[in-house]
Amino acid sequence: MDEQLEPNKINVAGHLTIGGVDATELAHQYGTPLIAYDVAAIRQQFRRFNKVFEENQVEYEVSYASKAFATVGMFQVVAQEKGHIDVVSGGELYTAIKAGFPMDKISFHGNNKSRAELEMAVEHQIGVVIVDNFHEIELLSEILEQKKQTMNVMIRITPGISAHTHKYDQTGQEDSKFGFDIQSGQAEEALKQILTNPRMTMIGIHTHIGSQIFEVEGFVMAANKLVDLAADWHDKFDLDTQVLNVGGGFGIRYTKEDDPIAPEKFVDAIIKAVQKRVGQRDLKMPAIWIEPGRSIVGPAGYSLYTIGSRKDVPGLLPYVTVDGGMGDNIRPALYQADYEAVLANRASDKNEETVRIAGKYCESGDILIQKQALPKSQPGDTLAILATGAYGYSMASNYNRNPRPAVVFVENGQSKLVVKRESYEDLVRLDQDFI
Ligand SMILES: Cc1ncc(COP(=O)(O)O)c(C=O)c1O
Ligand SMILES: N[C@@H](CCCC[NH3+])C(=O)O
Repeated sequence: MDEQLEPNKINVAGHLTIGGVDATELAHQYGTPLIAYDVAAIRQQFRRFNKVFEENQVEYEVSYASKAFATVGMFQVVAQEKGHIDVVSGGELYTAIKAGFPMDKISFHGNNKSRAELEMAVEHQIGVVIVDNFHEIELLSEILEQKKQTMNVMIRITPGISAHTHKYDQTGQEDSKFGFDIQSGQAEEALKQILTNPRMTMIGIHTHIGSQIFEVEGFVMAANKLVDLAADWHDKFDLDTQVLNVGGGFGIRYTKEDDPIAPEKFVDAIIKAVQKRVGQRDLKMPAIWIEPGRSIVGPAGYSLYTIGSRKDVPGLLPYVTVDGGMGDNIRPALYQADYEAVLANRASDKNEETVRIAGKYCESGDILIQKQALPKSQPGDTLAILATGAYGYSMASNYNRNPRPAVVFVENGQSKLVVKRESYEDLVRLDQDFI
């Protein structure tokens, strides 16, 4: 049994349960590979974030970074939780439109938004465009003029804080493809262009320092930087910045090695930092927005697979192969990301061996887990990889012409298919004859 599993997630049959449903039943009913979400766990994360803001009596938005997992059903859950979403493409925006998501609660990110994407944002009157570069300001300005419309904008700045690999480095001028640099005066030039455009309303400043972060320091530095910039712009331009958006990146637990701090602690530290700095700089307290993606959906997701072939290599760890792999979870191959798994049909049995969990794709690098202790498995057993809810399905591909898996939402003992499994017919739907 895996220590990460709470005892109440294993039923009397010794099977893993997800949202109150036996994982082996889900595998049987919907087939594998299958991505199953415990919806209560998604809701709980929203509520944990919200609670900290409420307790501190701060105006806020929890803007779900939908790149982590963007589907109609997911956006409907976010709407129920009164969340905001951040989209980074016309496709994510289209999904939100199809979900009936409130358009005024959408931010549009991206370092190369196309004219068509910006037109879509303007036509649907989304909440805010987070502008990233001068080309975008020009495009947006033309579109607003043509359509005789207005748009709220935030300016994304490059924070100059490197939060990767748990190291905080104040570089002053980070080399990043995103956002406006402060030191060279780009951010201020962007602000001037926006302030002089009668069709744009400047509402805030955004920054994002990275992803899967385990310490609060980077966020505190970023928050201070945003307040200082807002204060400078208040002095120079008499501008009251309504929103400081500190982005996402709150780390989660993938394996026992990970020891993330609670989402509440991140948010509390951010709020306290902003409050303190705002007091020092004599500003009006702005609203604080965060953009969590991974921490909202990551822990809630489980990838269910059926075990097939096995290869024993003398002196090395055996390969136990499942019916999915890098097509439904590219993260191990792409980032050497680590995961943990359990045998869903024998979740309380003792581990008997250590194996490698291999995928079925035609790549040696398609190993989902390099080292996993498990009971001795048989073909037909159900394997569950834990915490796969973020950047799994959203980064899925049809490599080797494998159909992408189905996705189910499970809550209160009920499951609902929210994304159908792709069929072979779907795979050739866009293909055209050549002869
Ligand atoms: C601008 C922005 N906001 C939010 C996020 C979400 O990050 P995470 O999923 O790590 O919370 C990202 C991705 O790193 C991002 O680029
Ligand atoms: N896709 C990445 C995170 C990217 C964050 C996007 N800015 C991951 O799986 O960890």
